[in-house]
Amino acid sequence: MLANNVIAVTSGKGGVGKTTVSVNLALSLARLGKNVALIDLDIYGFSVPKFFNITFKPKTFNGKIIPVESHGVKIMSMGFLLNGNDPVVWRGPMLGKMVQHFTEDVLWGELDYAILDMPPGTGDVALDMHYFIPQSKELIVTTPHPAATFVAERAGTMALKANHEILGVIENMAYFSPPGQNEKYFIFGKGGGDLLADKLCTEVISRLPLEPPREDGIVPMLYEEETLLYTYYNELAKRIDSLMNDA
Ligand SMILES: Nc1ncnc2c1ncn2[C@@H]1O[C@H](COP(=O)(O)OP(=O)(O)OP(=O)(O)O)[C@@H](O)[C@H]1O
Repeated sequence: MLANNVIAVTSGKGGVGKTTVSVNLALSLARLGKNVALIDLDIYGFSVPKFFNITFKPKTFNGKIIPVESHGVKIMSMGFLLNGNDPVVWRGPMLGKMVQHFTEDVLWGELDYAILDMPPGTGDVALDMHYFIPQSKELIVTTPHPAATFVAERAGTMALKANHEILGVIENMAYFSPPGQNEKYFIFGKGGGDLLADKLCTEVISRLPLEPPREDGIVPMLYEEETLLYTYYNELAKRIDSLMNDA
């Protein structure tokens, strides 16, 4: 079971960096010494197993699933349930009740945080999440582009209507600074994150610059120690930790 420490990372549009944020935030919280779960609820577009290079299936115990542990994070993903025989317990029609199974039928143990990588938009998984995990808090990810913030506003409004607290907005790909320079280039426009935060009565808690992750790294798409975003994610994890403890 998941307790009071669930953070749903959501967005309106796909491709704005929701999974990248979920994965790197989970790892940064783990670096703070927290017990962290990362739950990939992106049923059609799951990518967390690929991010972590996990190619095997989780084991089961007494009909429950033991999450896969990687880099100090306990992981569960739709990707583990497909293209294979195990675990049998979640096959077929049960996939429709995925959110409930992911929360109730996985041996999570003691957790400080559970990060949910939500699918884009306001579909069934978002509705189920609101129903089964009413205590979850939300982080809204957007780029500064008006098209992204316009759609993200709907995801945020849905959260508010379901009485979920919004922890804040993360403006991803906020700007580009050439290596070694302070100059900022606002490739996707400027001010979208602030506008969205105003509309949702919250604030922008992080502006993450454009910095391509190393796709050829041991764990693709993770920001490693030498990158600028590694520092930004460490700061974000501290901010989230204090926001969650103040709440
Ligand atoms: N700050 C950033 N700078 C550069 N590239 C980034 C940044 N954040 C994410 N990306 C890249 O953008 C692409 C999309 O990111 P990601 O898969 O996390 O988006 P998403 O919102 O989860 O998409 P989807 O909803 O389709 O799953 C990836 O290739 C990722 O490496």
